[in-house]
Amino acid sequence: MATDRAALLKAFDESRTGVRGLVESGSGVSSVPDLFVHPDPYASAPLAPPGISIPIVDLSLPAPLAARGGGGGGRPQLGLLPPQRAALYGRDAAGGGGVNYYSNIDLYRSPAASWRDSIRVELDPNRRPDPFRMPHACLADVPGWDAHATAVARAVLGLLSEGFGVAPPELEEMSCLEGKVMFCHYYPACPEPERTVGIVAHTDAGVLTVLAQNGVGGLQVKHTDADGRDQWVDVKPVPGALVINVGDLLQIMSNDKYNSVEHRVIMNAQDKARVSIAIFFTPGKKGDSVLYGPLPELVSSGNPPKYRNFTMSEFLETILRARPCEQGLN
Ligand SMILES: O=C(O)CCC(=O)C(=O)O
Ligand SMILES: [Fe+2]
Repeated sequence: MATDRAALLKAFDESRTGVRGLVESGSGVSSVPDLFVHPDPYASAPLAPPGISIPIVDLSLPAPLAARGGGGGGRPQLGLLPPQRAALYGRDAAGGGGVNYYSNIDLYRSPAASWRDSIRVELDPNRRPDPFRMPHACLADVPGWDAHATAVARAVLGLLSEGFGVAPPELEEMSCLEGKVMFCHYYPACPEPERTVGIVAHTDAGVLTVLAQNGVGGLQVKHTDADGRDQWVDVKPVPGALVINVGDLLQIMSNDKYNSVEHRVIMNAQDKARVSIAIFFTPGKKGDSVLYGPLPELVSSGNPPKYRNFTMSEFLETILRARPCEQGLN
């Protein structure tokens, strides 16, 4: 049985066309193939009652998102043809010239695959993607989107720093916005949405995530109510709004003043694909002499550090060992 699964995974991976390829193949799929079936995917916690929603903050940045970039409303599209997807297919970030397309980063490690394909684009200024591998549709839009998402991340990180009493430039001076990677996720319409998930529950590992989603919905965050009960809250798509996630590193740096939020993407019965574009911000300084941990200003004898200091290599190693999916790491 296990060998069957391994062989099926390999065949799926070697088709190099992802879940989208399954859905768009001549005969399509009328059920979720076994590889993608999650046992009882929605059992972990109930949905929040209506009325509980995610706060929306108007940052009044100088220009709205839709005014940025070129075609496609300023957002990169995943409108790649199967041969283009196959040519970019592969999980080896180092060998991919900074642009990779694949289905499920953790395909061979997770107990069940998720209903999602992704394209990963390196945005680190020192490791720009190979323009010849960059999908044509992304070439024009990515720089504008990167600049805009970074401006939003800078504004939010500044406000969060003020919130815990640290001068706004400090985290940026620590290079917190310099390690950048973009993931565009494509969640095809699903014939049996209750049997699989788009992305399993996780927290983002880095400092901050800035995410744009199309109108399909499915993103949920876990909220613990005053009585300690967990509930999943829908992050409903709001035109022009971006979703900001606090990541594990910011939780650590804030000594738990901010929590990295657990989230997931569920499938729904709509016949439209969900598309999301996330930029993950992590520290750019990764050398072994650079330590990260709770900011010294935030710890005292009354509030001792909840984490020890560590290098980025230590952090990445721990995360890679412990996680089902390594979202947002570069
Ligand atoms: O597609 C989404 O809305 C969520 C994606 C996500 O959580 C991630 O890439 O870490
Ligand atoms: Fe995430």
